[in-house]
Amino acid sequence: MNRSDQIIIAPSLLAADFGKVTEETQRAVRCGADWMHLDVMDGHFVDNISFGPAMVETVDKATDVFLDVHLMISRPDHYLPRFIASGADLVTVHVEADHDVADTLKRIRDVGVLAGLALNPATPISEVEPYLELIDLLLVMTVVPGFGGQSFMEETMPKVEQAAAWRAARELDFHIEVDGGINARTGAIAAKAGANVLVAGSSTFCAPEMGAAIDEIRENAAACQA
Ligand SMILES: O=C(CO)[C@H](O)[C@H](O)COP(=O)(O)O
Repeated sequence: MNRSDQIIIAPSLLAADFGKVTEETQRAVRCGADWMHLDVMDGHFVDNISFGPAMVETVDKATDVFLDVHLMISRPDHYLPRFIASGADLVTVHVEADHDVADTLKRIRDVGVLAGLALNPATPISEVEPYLELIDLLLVMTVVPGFGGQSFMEETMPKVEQAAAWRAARELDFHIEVDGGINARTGAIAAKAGANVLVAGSSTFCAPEMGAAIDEIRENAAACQA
């Protein structure tokens, strides 16, 4: 079985009630979340500030769920040890950030944590090609990062298709994740293009029935999987 065979739903904490993070994490897990997606923003790499390692530690203590930590920060190499110590199972860094990308990815894997690489909508997919053998996950941003509740950019789907084609041609095994504006409709579009990890904030935490929302995203995506 390849990593890409399984649809993984990762509710984004950004859309949760920050006043009760432990309860919100437990609710997501009860409702069927496979992973929790934690968006770290530094107010410099993106135009918003979210939270740091202390929040990751709080979420880690809430359940045993896999923690997918997305660093939207300018110097991921500098802060890496603190996020690893806080309980991250997977750390994703941006190819556009100010660091030695290959070195950062190797440092993540060296401590037994999965390594992810993200690219923004404006960044060509060719920018990540040199690093495909160093990653466990490729995150194709489907909105300009910084805020939840934005609309899915379908024009990013050729990047998902190209990444899936490279993966097959080179017999690599990394997840392809999409993040931004994912719901039952857009998740299916992304799965058809080749994505298997679907980050969903507003469409899960803000749904009237979180469990039903997660089930619908998963079922639609599985039915359309490439
Ligand atoms: O990382 C993001 C913003 O920077 C994502 O858009 C967020 O995690 C998902 O939110 P939503 O599902 O509400 O679009």
